[in-house]
This record gives sequence, C-alpha cells and structure tokens, in this order.
Amino acid sequence: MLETYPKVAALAEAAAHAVEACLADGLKTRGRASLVATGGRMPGPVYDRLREARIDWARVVVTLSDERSVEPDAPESNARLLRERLFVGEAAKAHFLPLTDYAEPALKALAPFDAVLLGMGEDGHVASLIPGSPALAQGMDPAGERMLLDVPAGVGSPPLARTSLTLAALLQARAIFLLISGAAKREVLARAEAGAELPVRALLAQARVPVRVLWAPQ
Ligand SMILES: O=C1O[C@H](COP(=O)(O)O)[C@@H](O)[C@H](O)[C@H]1O
Repeated sequence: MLETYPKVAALAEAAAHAVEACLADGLKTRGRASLVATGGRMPGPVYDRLREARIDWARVVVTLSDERSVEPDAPESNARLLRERLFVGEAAKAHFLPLTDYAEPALKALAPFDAVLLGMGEDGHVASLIPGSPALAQGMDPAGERMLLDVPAGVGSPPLARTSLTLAALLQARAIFLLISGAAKREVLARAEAGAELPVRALLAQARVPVRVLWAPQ
C-alpha cells in the first residue's frame, strides 16, 4: 500500500496529478468537484502544482480536513496555507468552504468528496483526530452522523483548539491520499499497520474508500 518517492518534490508531483484526475472526473461525471485539502508541512508543494491544473476551477469546492482556531492571517491557519499556495491564478476561482460552526449542512451536501488529502502527525493523528483529546472517541465513530468535531485546546502541535472533520466525514470520499515524509512517520505508519490503536489506523483498516499512502524520506 505504501508508495515510496525519492523526494518530497516527486511525491508532490504524483499527488497533485492524482488529485487533478479526481477533480477532472468529478467535473466530467457530475458537473462539479470537491476537494478536502489539509494543513501542516506536507501539502504546500502539492498545492503549488495542483493550482496549475487545467480544470474549471469555478466548479470546484475546496474545504479543509481541519482548522486551527486562530485568526485567518495567523501562520498556523490552514486556510491561510490554501490562500497562499492553492488559490492562486485560475485556481482562485474555486469556492472555499471554511470549517465554521455553520459548515455542517454544506459539508453534508458536498459529500461524497472527490478527493481527500491528509497528512499524519508523529502521534498518528490525521486531520485533528488527535490521540489524548477528550473529543477523540466522538470523532472516531465511523457511523457518526456529524461531519464536524470541536477539538479543545491542549493536544497536538501546536496545542490549539481546532475544528476537524470526523472520521465518518473523511470516509465519505471517492479517494483518500495520505502524504507522509521522514523515517519517524514511516515507523508510526508501520505500527498502525501492525495494529496500534492510532487514528491513522482507521483509514488503513477500512475497505470502503481507496487510500493511497505516499511517502518520501524528506
Ligand atoms: O496539525 C496538523 O497536522 C497534520 C500533520 O501535519 P504535519 O505538519 O505534521 O505534516 C495536518 O495534516 C493537519 O491538517 C494539521 O492541522
């Protein structure tokens, strides 16, 4: 299941190409497309490439796997990452659905998502489904009805309050791409594959949605 790339640049190229194909398929088949983007350090180079995709961005809706509770211009803001790296040029025509308290009905209407991009922390978290959080059990219910989860401050890096898509929401997807770099995260992934009860395991152990795991050493 693990796809190994020599460098993050090659991984980003492959991921951008694959997501573009998912969006193009959504546009062709359903007349609209949706992307769950993500934050952290990995996806920036993917967005740099994806924004060059020759698709009708005006019919694409982009939302986030999770957001930190910070001002929109704060360096920790995942929306800021999208503004700076994805919504540039033609891709600025895409519609952005921020993870506000009011996003739940719009997310339900948007699902299933054509593509979901995720990173993974060294604690095995995906989106903001973070080990040690009092909200984790609620967020990890695969049959849960809620798309959005409030995650109180105190866990994660940075340990800010967050809003996350739930596991049930993430699994309402046609394709999931998990982007990982470095030896430490590869080790975490191996532990999850071997049965460790980490949030990322819920993606690896299910068969409902195809998951591609893309890894590069750095
Ligand atoms: O806090 C977060 O972390 C994960 C992983 O980020 P990374 O910097 O360790 O690659 C990210 O996917 C998530 O969106 C973000 O809010």
